[in-house]
Amino acid sequence: MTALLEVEGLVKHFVAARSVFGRPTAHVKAVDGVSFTVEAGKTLALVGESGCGKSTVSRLVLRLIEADAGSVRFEGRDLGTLDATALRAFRRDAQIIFQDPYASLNPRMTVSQILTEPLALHDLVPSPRRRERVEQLLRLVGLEPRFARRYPHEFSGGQRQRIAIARALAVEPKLIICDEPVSALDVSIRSQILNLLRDLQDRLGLAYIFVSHDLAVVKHIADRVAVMNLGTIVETAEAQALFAAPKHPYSRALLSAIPVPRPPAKRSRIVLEGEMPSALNPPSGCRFHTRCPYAIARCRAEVPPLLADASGHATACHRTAELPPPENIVPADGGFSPTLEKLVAAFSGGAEGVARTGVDQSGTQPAVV
Ligand SMILES: Nc1ncnc2c1ncn2[C@@H]1O[C@H](COP(=O)(O)OP(=O)(O)OP(=O)(O)O)[C@@H](O)[C@H]1O
Repeated sequence: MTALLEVEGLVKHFVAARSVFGRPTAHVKAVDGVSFTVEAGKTLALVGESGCGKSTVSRLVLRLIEADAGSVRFEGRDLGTLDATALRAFRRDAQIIFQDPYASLNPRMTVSQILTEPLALHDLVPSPRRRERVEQLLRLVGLEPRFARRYPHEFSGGQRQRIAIARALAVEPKLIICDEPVSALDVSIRSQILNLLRDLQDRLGLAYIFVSHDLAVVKHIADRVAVMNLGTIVETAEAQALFAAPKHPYSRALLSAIPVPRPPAKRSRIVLEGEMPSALNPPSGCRFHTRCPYAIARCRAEVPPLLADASGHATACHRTAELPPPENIVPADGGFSPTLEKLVAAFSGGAEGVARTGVDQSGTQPAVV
């Protein structure tokens, strides 16, 4: 069966500087050969630090910007070959919601106008029935229909994100790109919005690309995860497999930074040394080598290919096979991974033994650095 979305070898380099004659002299390698698929009704999380290229991938997928190379296929059709009519239909099928709903909602429009606009634009619902559809949409995202007459500033951040979600849903999309949708919200509101997104996915069969710098958030929503570093995917796997046993040293470091309220074991935080390199001048070979505790000469010289095992767990690391087990990283279900169980058993003091590896001793929070 064809995946809903197939992204193959996407490349986008932005011009960062020009000579006095206008010739490009420096490029930001924002996205440098990214491939992934998204199945209908499923969530792919794109995770990585700020500047790794997540938002650029989102914009490329929606064809808001043009790629330098690579292809994006939606329901089997190459978006690069679509004429204006087909592209318009695609714009209905694929929507985006942003981190800051206030910035993405027109402050001079009422909620009713905000939600009616896409219905009119795509000629979806006859005028007399639009009010009813607006009320349906508001109920769908957990807001009262009477809110339709209000303006965005009259709502809290969480409510505004619900309005942004309702606007995306108005055109009955198949795919929604959620670009850091809960990062600007209070922690107490985040899980409500994540639950809403999950509920809508179940009810409407939506697929999501969930963009986030935060693996802790992703854990609650992703079916599959792709970890990005400096414009490339360094690891991709089913979410459960990645959280239980991350293979790439960068994924391990990101995962170890998730605070756990009641960790079942003393846990370590893998601290990445040094500055994050710039996408303007990424390191040679493996782009993570300057911060990787396991880097060897080969890592500085050769770009590691993204190689998948039989289960589809793919890693771009020369040393995958030799790395130590993903020690005391707490997996998604809050229990121990089999590897960790072995590790704990190897120490006579159980959890205490793991702490002897010279890591955070408090057992409650990652080590503060
Ligand atoms: N229009 C542009 N012109 C030049 N450089 C750009 C442009 N858009 C993005 N970049 C650069 O491309 C790189 C990737 O940016 P991008 O916004 O995709 O990353 P990100 O992972 O989404 O980060 P953030 O979470 O901070 O948005 C960064 O170095 C950024 O400065």
